[in-house]
Amino acid sequence: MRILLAPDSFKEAASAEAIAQAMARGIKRGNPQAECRLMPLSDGGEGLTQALVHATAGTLHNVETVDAIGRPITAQFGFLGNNHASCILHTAVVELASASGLERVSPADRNALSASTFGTGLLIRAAIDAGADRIVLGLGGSATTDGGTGLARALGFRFLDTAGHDIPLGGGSLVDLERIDDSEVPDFVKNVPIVLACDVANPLTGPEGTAHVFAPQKGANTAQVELLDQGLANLAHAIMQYNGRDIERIPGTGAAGGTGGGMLGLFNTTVRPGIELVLDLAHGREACAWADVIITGEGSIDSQTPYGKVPNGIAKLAQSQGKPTIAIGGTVTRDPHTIEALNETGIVATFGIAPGSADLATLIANTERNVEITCAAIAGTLRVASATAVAAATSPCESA
Ligand SMILES: O=C(O)[C@H](O)CO
Repeated sequence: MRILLAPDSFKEAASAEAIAQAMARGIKRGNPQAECRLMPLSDGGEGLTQALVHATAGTLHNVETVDAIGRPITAQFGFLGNNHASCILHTAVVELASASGLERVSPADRNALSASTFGTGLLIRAAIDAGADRIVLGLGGSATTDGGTGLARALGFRFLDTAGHDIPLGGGSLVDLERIDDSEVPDFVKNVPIVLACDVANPLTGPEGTAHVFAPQKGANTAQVELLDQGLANLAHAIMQYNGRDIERIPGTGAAGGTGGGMLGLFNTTVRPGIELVLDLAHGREACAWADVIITGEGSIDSQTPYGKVPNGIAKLAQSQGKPTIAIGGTVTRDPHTIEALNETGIVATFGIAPGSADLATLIANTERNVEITCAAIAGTLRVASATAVAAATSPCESA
């Protein structure tokens, strides 16, 4: 039996690569004859660089930058390698979560109003300086709601108030934005093609917008959510004044705290659902064709999973080739509507990896072990099921 192991990371617990390795150990325990292929994935959030560098045999590069609250850190970007089909361009992959991610900042240190994407701009700058002539920018898993203005500032843009002064970094001051100045942005920076790999399709503003949906997890209270939403609407207005682009309602502009919107408004960008882009670059179609069954997973299989998350993306691709997908998660919903929605995309069964009641810290610490045990059980079940199917197919027909 051929099993494709194609998980996302389990947030705050283990990388996609580590989960795929743990899955493979479990499968070998449950069915030593099974063949496994590992394809760690990402939806554009954390793990994108690793996933694409792994899939294309690319290279990783360390850069000194800052996190969302301005503390010095080392983050990484990657160059895609030779397994990447369109090699004429030297493509760098930059993951916003690597520098400006939520996982970089402990809950006590989160500051929804002043958190900024400046550090991601420094990463992009380093990639361009190292020779990138195309960028894949992963948007998701951010600690920020600044509409990408910090990132744009690191690349030369200025965001000015009515008195002509630079507004402070962070989404909390976007309400004071009056005018955008690009006189210090080099042309090659303005023109470099950037593909945005978005983890969500939310718009920039409004009830479905990035502030209302995602800022609370970044530490924003109700009044701050409103302020951030107004600030992003003001940013959309300022972009319209600056170059006539109307970005506010475009799906994906809400990704990574509105960085999708800022990038689409100010740079030479195109938007793609992150998982689709990753599956293309990782040759997901061929991998599904090879496999008999796919096992995927993410930290929480919940009501968001059917909307562009990794398990949903790989299951749809597998389903288009008649292959079943099994999903595992740190937690798994029992909501019948969500389960139905998952089934429709080709996820035939879901398994929670938690062994029973345990505190969150213990569950997180034991994630890889629990993934391994769960996958051993799945492999054993698949082995029995396939042996039973073979026996049924080869047993003589009973006559009535
Ligand atoms: O970073 C965020 O705001 C969420 O992951 C949605 O992109």
